[in-house]
Amino acid sequence: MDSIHPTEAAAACRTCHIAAIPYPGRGHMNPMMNLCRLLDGRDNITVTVIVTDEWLNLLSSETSPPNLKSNVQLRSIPNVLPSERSRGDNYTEFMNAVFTKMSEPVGCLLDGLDPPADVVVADALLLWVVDLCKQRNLPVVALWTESASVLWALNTFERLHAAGQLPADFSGHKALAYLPNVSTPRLANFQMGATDFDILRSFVRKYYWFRTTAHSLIMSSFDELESSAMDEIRSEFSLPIYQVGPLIPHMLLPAIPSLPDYFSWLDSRPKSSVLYVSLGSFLPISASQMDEIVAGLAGSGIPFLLVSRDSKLCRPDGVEGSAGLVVPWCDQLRVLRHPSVGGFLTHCGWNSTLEALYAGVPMIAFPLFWDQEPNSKLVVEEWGIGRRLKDKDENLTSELTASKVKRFMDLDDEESKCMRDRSEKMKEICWEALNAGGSSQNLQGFLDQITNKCC
Ligand SMILES: O=c1ccn([C@@H]2O[C@H](COP(=O)(O)OP(=O)(O)O[C@H]3O[C@H](CO)[C@@H](O)[C@H](O)[C@H]3O)[C@@H](O)[C@H]2O)c(=O)[nH]1
Repeated sequence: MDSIHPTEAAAACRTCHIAAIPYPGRGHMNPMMNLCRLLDGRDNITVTVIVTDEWLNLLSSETSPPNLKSNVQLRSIPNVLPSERSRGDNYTEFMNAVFTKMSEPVGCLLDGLDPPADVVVADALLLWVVDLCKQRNLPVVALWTESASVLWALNTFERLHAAGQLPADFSGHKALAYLPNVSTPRLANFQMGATDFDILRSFVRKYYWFRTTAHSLIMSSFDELESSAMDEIRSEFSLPIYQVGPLIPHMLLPAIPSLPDYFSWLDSRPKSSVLYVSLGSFLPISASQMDEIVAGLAGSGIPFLLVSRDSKLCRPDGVEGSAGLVVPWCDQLRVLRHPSVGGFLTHCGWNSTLEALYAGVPMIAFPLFWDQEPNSKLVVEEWGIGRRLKDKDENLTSELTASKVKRFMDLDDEESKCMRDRSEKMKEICWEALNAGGSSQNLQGFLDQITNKCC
């Protein structure tokens, strides 16, 4: 048989067109956009990101805009979903809309792409992408935006379910207390009420389309962070897996012409003195919980920068009687990297967790939902770079918040010092993953596989 010389093979390759379909929620949109930024400017690749009209506006109006060069473009479908700003008010309604209303307009948009897509990269939650791609004979790559530990926990969950061994209520179930070889995340940590649980249980089982149907799996974590969970996943999943993380917007950090005002406020504070507070983009906490947190922050005397959409709190002179400033939204990674930020009170969404790791900032964990509880266990118990705002049996009060925050931000406290040293070490591990030769270079393996399809 005639052999083909590698340069001839390369010459025979044409540009490969990727269609990217993110799940339309902030914690999923951001990693997909960061993946696209990593693909931007590469030879022989174009990317079309398909979002709703609302997301097109949101992405275009941000402090750090999409910042894409010519080979990544954004295209939109009509707003067929409840707004991003209110999706946390009724997330089952929102998810149902995502599962039933997006497929058709996305399909129409895909059909009209010129040149047509060669491959689809879709969020792992978007089950309907399977049929969409099957009908068009397109390979689909899944993007997993939660931790590897959570993926492994869910896999165990699924296996037990298939064997008929999953109890209806496993919260106190001994056999489910620990996952083999993955020390901290436990199945019982997926917190939710009974009704939510039923809906989500059937939904989670559908996560697994990608194990049998996807061409490959991209993950937003990185090898060194969760190596035992990754070993388990690799030994059981037969599709190619590329950990390309931390999939956070570090590439945007140098590129901003003028900074918003809250950076001048941060500039005027001493090193590591400010607590940054953000409980994510998705689920609102109750007004009474927010009141306790804000009163506690004010009572602690610690300067804080709080993200809240509550217009009562967003006053130019800050929170009355406190050293705090409230903003409706901020450039989070840039804030975390600011030298005066010394701590992060967070709900432990996976993106926020990765961003805090990258910035070397220790965390006060206040998980609200789903993977945030297992993520908080990684932060507090596995990596030792955080504390809990409250233990399970404690009530959230302003006094508790004030005392936890004060001790956490005390730079002379011995325990606090150790936590800060460990955060610095985790930061180094994170930065090494991003350096040449680090595990985030797994992206090249993915690109080689994808571009091969176009040769
Ligand atoms: O003022 C702000 C507040 C947030 N962010 C960004 O918004 C993202 C928030 O993502 P994440 O921390 O993961 O929180 P959620 O939006 O709550 O993420 C959802 O999606 C995540 C990934 O699947 C899950 O881990 C979470 O539990 C789920 O709630 C991060 O990139 C933040 O940098 C900002 O840029 N500015």
